[in-house]
Amino acid sequence: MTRDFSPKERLILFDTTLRDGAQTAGVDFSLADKRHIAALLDGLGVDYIEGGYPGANPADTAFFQDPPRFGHARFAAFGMVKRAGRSLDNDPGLSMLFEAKADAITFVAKAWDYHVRVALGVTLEENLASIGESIEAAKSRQREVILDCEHFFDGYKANPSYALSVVLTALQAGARWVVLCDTNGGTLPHEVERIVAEVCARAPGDRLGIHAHNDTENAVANSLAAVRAGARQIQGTLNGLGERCGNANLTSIIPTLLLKPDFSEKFDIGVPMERLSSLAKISHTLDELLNRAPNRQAPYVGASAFATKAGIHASAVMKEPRTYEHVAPESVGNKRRLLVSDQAGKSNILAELERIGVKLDKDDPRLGRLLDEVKQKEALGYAYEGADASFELLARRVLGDIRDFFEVERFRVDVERRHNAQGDLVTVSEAVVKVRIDGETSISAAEGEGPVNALDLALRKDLGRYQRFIEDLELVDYRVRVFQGGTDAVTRVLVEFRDASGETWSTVGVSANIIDASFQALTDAITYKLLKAGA
Ligand SMILES: CC(=O)SCCNC(=O)CCNC(=O)[C@H](O)C(C)(C)COP(=O)(O)OP(=O)(O)OC[C@H]1O[C@@H](n2cnc3c(N)ncnc32)[C@H](O)[C@@H]1OP(=O)(O)O
Ligand SMILES: CC(=O)C(=O)O
Repeated sequence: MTRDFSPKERLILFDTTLRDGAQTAGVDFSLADKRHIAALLDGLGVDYIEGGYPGANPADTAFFQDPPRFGHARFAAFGMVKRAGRSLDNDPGLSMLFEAKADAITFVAKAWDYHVRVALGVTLEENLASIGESIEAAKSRQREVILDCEHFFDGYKANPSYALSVVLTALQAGARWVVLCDTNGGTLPHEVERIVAEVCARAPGDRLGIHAHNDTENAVANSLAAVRAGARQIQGTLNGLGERCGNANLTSIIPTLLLKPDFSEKFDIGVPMERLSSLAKISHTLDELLNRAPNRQAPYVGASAFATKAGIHASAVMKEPRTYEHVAPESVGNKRRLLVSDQAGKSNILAELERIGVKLDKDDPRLGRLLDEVKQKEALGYAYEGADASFELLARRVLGDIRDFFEVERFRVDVERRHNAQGDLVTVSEAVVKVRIDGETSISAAEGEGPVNALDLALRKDLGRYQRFIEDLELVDYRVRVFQGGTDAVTRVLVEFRDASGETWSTVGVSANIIDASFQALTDAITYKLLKAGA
């Protein structure tokens, strides 16, 4: 076998999370968010960070008045080229860009003749003149220039010579990079590869970039196709944020470039291998800042990216993880999970038991009993893959490894709508719980925001000698799912608790009655805490 020892080429990563990502429906970055995310990106090692659009809104303008200091990245400001029919000095948008404290200016310009006529209403020549003049003006102000050719691929398909003339005009005017944008996101990988190769025959690939939108879910594939064809800059965003269906997801592209030999043997990128393990954390931090639930199925960084549910898969993963993992989860800061569910086999159960410190042989008859119990409960609606603590309690009960700390003899929950002392109409929930501990009974009552809250408060009010172990319990999540529909609907309740140590655990309850399902989940959560505390 021959090995290629030629030096690697440098591939440039341009992040537009703070600009195109800000065009995501439901996303609204504050100035503090922008500073936080920019610091994460710089720490990761991307080459350019596009901070926003100065003049578009106060946060973006302020960001460029007091720019962040980066260790590695260059800071780019985005805006339109000069409007046709105006002088350079009489274009407020351009003035804002020139005033912005940025290393680079990313101009956006139309590369599709149809757009020039319809959206701008100017001639093709006027558009080229605006592009050339704007770039020269920015260069004369010592700015590096990037030209984003909006609609390049649609434009190239409709009128290749005009689309190319936009690219060549920009290069001649001194743009460092000309970025071919699939603005409407409808171009497919084989088209991108062909068109970029054709452009590379007329312009140097190390001055060409790709900016792909994800409307056919091909933005990552299109970016890689463009690199294969010769482009040497990739634009993208963290978690694939961006207009409509988003942009090329750098959270997927970066590990692909570092871990897949077809790319890693040919290219160097600014992200060092040792920082790759911070990727999952960065992705989740962004979600946290935006108050968005992380995408569990996100490649590389999602909670399910290395989660194995099927028994056949789990059995092989336990023998050798590579059997079902295309890369090691730790390389991107993620972790392997073998889930317990109705798709599980003994291997899944063994792995989960090992996680909680219980060692069993695969031929131990209790293992088969536990698997049967899991499958029967799941058939009733229980879901253990999201309820680690309930699984542990079930397992320990089947293994005869746990005692009942308390017994709830009965509970009652009332919901009453009535006028309060001020005459306002209010809905009041009250719960009463009778608990037996070591032969002694106690009765507790509590009012709550709703019936489940009242039940939770009453249940945790007086657990006798166990009370001190549950003082630091905090309910952090409560989720209800109703399934089967109709009058025989079954309710599944999942609750998540946390204690002062920061540990969280989840439990599940299932019943036709939502209060009963909640009660099961709550009692499991308290029992788990007592078990954990060694009560
Ligand atoms: C493909 C992309 O993602 S491009 C990025 C788009 N991002 C944004 O638009 C976010 C920030 N935008 C904004 O805050 C505002 O749109 C502003 C401040 C830029 C402009 O606001 P307004 O002056 O009110 O204009 P409006 O948004 O209604 O329309 C855009 C104008 O820019 C013109 N324009 C669009 N692209 C270009 C271009 N490349 N070169 C010159 N002019 C352009 C349009 O023709 C239109 O002008 P018109 O109404 O006279 O025809
Ligand atoms: C520039 C840009 O965001 C686009 O063309 O999609």
